[in-house]
Amino acid sequence: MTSGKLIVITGPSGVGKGTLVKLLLAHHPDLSLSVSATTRPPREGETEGKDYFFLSRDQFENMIETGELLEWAEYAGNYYGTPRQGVEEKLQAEEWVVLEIEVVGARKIKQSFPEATRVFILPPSLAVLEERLIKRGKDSKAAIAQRLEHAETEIAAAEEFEFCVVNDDLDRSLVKLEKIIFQPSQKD
Ligand SMILES: Nc1ncnc2c1ncn2[C@@H]1O[C@H](COP(=O)(O)OP(=O)(O)OP(=O)(O)O)[C@@H](O)[C@H]1O
Ligand SMILES: Nc1nc2c(ncn2[C@@H]2O[C@H](COP(=O)(O)O)[C@@H](O)[C@H]2O)c(=O)[nH]1
Repeated sequence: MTSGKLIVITGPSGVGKGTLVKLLLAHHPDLSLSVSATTRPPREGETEGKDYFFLSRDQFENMIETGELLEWAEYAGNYYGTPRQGVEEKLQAEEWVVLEIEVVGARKIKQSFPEATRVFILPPSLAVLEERLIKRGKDSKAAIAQRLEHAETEIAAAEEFEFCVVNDDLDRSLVKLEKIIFQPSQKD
């Protein structure tokens, strides 16, 4: 890797962003994942500093005010944001940094990093998206309904992004993502 690069993976909740990013990092350990901050309470099994930095609303709002976030958004009643320092340090050290974030934040990144590679992950259908959220078993019925409602607006914005991948078959989606990141000039 010769220079720092910012890679943004976005798309609706439950589409498989986290699953794809995990696989991507396992195949390419040189890539570095930014750990986000959130005011959402930890889910069972989530670890502070690994999955998220879990903050109070006051702590998060303080980070907004002091400019410590590269981007942030309010999603389903909670704040989510990318701590600026870690990402900037990694880019300066010529690392390739992956952000896994929702659509409003991904849109904001374009303003500060116009050269970022932004990939929108699409579900094969809304019915499949719902099935994935239910099967994941991490969110209440009400939270799933809220995320699905949000998904319709998010999916309508997919065309704003430089690249789109429909996450149907996981292995095929990973190959497409790898092509976008490592061979962006080659068309398939
Ligand atoms: N291609 C796929 N085919 C079938 N199931 C998938 C596929 N990709 C992901 N999944 C499953 O869908 C569920 C949601 O995936 P994941 O948690 O990665 O979504 P996400 O987009 O990261 O969600 P969030 O934005 O809420 O973090 C998981 O149970 C995962 O195993
Ligand atoms: N704008 C940002 N969105 C983020 C960030 N970190 C995660 N997310 C996205 O939030 C939703 C909900 O996440 P969940 O963990 O509660 O399921 C999802 O789309 C994430 O990708 C961030 O730093 N900024």
